[in-house]
Amino acid sequence: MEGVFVKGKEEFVVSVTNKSLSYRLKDEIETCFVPFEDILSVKLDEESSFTVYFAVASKGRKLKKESVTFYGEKAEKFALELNSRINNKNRPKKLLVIINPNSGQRKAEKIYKNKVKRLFELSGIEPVVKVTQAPKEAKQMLQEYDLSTIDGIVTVGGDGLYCECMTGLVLRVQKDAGVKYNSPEAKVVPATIPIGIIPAGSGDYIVQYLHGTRDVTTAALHIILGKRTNANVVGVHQDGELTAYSGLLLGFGLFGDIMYDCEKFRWMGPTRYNIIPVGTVLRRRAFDLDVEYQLSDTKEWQKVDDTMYGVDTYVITRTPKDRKMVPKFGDEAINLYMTSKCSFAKHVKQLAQVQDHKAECFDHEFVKERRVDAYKVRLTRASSIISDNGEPGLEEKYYINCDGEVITLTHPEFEARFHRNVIQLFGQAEV
Ligand SMILES: Nc1ncnc2c1ncn2[C@@H]1O[C@H](COP(=O)(O)OP(=O)(O)OP(=O)(O)O)[C@@H](O)[C@H]1O
Repeated sequence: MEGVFVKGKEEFVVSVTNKSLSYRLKDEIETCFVPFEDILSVKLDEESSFTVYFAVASKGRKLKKESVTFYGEKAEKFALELNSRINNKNRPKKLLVIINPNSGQRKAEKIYKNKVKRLFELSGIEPVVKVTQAPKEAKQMLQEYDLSTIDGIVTVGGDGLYCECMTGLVLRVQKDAGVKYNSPEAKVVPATIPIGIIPAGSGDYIVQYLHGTRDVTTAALHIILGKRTNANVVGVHQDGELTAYSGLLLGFGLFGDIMYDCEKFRWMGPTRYNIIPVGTVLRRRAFDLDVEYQLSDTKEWQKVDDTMYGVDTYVITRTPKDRKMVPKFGDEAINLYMTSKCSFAKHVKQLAQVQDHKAECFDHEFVKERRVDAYKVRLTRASSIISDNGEPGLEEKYYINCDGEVITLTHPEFEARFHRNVIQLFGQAEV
């Protein structure tokens, strides 16, 4: 399909080909291409003209919105044709947008209204917006929500809100499928409804891992364009019950203590993450542990019995590339890191390398690295108690950092199970 249109004051030859819209000045050969997969929408304007809105690559891995308007008799025909071509089945039409007004700098509602809403409207997306009033409300909502009415869930907040919604969705899918999800052996059924993240939190790590930027417009455009990346989850179980699902980081010991201490200083805002961990590291605790893990290649269970500062897993795996640790979505297993007793100086050096994503951050004689499908951690010296309200607990407190949330152990043993490609995220991670 080809036609001559006016853009600005010049005549252009405009073509709709197999995969793109292309246009060139009438007497020239240099051609601009707009692939259908990048087109957000095509609007027919009043005076025989049509405007194509599309996403283009900008600085770094950012995306931005651009538009081009053509005037000509065949405007309606072209607009109709282009609209039929961009009707991609992966693109969401109806989205449940969940906003945490207390995320990060408390600007989530503003960010959605000022930067996302119009882009969604322009692209013909019908959002149903829910602003949460309290923690766990989103998770609860997803247990009852009619999921058949939406093509995706969008979280406007930080990693914590994403993980709460991810947990809610995974749980709901298991309930609907009749999976006995409390059992660590349960085969978790993947969710088919994708999740998109609009960054408005304090860390926003998942978004940055996914899109390479924390830019809100980029995140919104990825959601609209509908491409997907598979992501893994890890289930945490205690005493035959599911405690949580994790989608980012699971850190028992030091990372748990750091998060526990940081939570006490929530009023400080995101700065707390720069200050509080210093004190926690100075008071680092060592734990007597039995760690059993199932190797992902042989499926054989092995055991380590040692005094450790931490047992950690990055659910979004990190792999070395160009001397840095880079995130890898949908990896085939998880890496388990067990940090044994070591000098304070060596430990601090290693933690700084982890913080700076240095490729060598786990290459230390006191860090054991294993590629696993599952692991069990048992505190050999912890004593169980029954609290005043009859709930099980431990005399001393032990914490897991589960995606930035604190889990207080209620039993002296927990088990983590890897579940591959259970979640789809809107966006396209670098491979
Ligand atoms: N209305 C609310 N008020 C208070 N807390 C909420 C509310 N809605 C959700 N939450 C909880 O707040 C926690 C943190 O939220 P979120 O991740 O959005 O922000 P953040 O902690 O500032 O960002 P990040 O996780 O990136 O550091 C989540 O666990 C979420 O469950």
